[in-house]
This record gives sequence, C-alpha cells and structure tokens, in this order.
Amino acid sequence: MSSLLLLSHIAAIGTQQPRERTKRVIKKSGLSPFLLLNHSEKSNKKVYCVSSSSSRETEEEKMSSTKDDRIAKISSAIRVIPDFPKPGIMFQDITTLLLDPKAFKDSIDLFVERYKDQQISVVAGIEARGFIFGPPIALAIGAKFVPMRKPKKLPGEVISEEYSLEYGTDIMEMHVGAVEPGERALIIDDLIATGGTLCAAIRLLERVGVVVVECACLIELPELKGRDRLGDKPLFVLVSAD
Ligand SMILES: O=P(O)(O)OC[C@H]1O[C@H](OP(=O)(O)OP(=O)(O)O)[C@H](O)[C@@H]1O
Ligand SMILES: Nc1ncnc2[nH]cnc12
Repeated sequence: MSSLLLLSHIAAIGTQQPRERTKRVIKKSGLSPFLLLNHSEKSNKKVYCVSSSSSRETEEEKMSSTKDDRIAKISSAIRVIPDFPKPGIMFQDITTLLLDPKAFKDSIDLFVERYKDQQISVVAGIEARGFIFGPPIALAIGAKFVPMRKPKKLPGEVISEEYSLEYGTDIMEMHVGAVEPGERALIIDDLIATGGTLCAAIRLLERVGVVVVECACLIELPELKGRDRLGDKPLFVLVSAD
C-alpha cells in the first residue's frame, strides 16, 4: 500500500498576500489513501480532490483519511505574509491557526498521538512559538515542559548556545537543573527553516546528557535544507511549505 503524499496549494489571504504559496502536507509514517488538495489559481479558491488507492477503504485507511483531513485544515489555517520581517522572507504565520480552535487542537492531538507512548519525560519548547505548542503536548503525554529561551530571560543559572537564523543570529538558553542526564526529550517548535535553532536546542540538551528522541515542528521550509543540518536526528513535521 502506498504512503501518503498530500499536496495543498495555499492561497495568499487578502491584500497583504498577493503571491500564492504552495504547501505540501506530509504524513511521515503509516498507510493511507492518496489525498490531493488543489488550489484553483485563478479564483483564489481551494479545490479539494480526494482519491483513494482502492475503491474499498479499510478501517486503517479511513482513520488515516481522517488524520489527513486534519492536516489539510491545519495547513489551510496557516497564513503566509510576504516580506516579513525582511524583504524576501515568506513568513509562515501560525497566529491564524490559533484563531481556529479545531485546527489548533488537531495540531496538538497529532503530536500527542505520535509521542504518547514513547516514554518522553521532557518536552523542550523553543521561544517563542514553541511555547504555544509545547505545553499542551507536555501535559497530554505526562511530561514536564522546559522552556528554551532567548538570552537574559531566564532568572536562574543557565547554559547557552549561539546559533544562526534565516535572518540573523541568536543565543538560546536553558536553566541548569531543568533536566537530568538520561531523560528522553522531544523538542517542539513551530517551524524549521535553516535548522540552526533546532541544532542549538539539541546541543543544549545533549550537553547535559539528555537523549533527544525527535524534533517536531508544524512547518518545514524544505528549500532551506534544515533537515540535512540535523543529521540523523529524526524530524517530524505536519506541513511542508515550498
Ligand atoms: O530553522 P531556523 O532557521 O533556525 O529558524 C526557525 C526558527 O525561526 C523562528 O523563530 P525566531 O528566531 O524568528 O524567533 P521568534 O519565534 O521569537 O520570533 C521559528 O519560530 C523557529 O524558532
Ligand atoms: N519563513 C519563516 N516564517 C516564519 N518563521 C520563520 N523563521 C525562520 N523563517 C521563517
């Protein structure tokens, strides 16, 4: 049976977004029928075309189809703002996803379903947008939440890592004593671009003996090849934005 590849062509919203964006929604594991979402270029309306690999769906396929439908709606709820914060950057804005409680909850549920049985004791969320998605996932899987913060924000003793971004450089800090050697961690952020941020988070956690099980993001910008920078560290994403 074929694995899922789901394509969503996302329209720019309103006058702020004159250019069209394409988002690919990828389910990284499991079996499912093929689901294609197509965007009508002229009308700015999204056209959803669903086709199955077989005419009779199995129960497993039906469940996957439901999951895929959730991912399509999550993708549609993410807005793209051109030239923010600098010319040439197509900013993936998750604040519009937060305005849609069903899509927001679905995004949390998809991560929880993946990580609930993986003996993860630490969810490390990256400032700022990893703070939105990390805590509900941590609570649902029974893990603690550890904030990975911008410099000079944490009041206690910290360890730091400098890293490069798509548009600048930054420093990430974590409280000493927040995690124990041997703990199993999931790192959460909204987006991977160059991968510099996730690499810094991995380095911080591994420096203190934590096992980083996986990194998880809502969105991947594949053109920036951040996934390659993570080496063999697994990365799970819901939406791939071209
Ligand atoms: O893969 P990378 O190239 O490292 O980029 C990804 C990071 O960039 C964004 O955060 P940003 O640094 O803009 O900070 P913010 O969330 O505080 O705005 C995003 O939320 C990721 O954390
Ligand atoms: N294009 C982008 N959209 C949102 N956040 C980002 N962080 C780095 N690149 C980004």
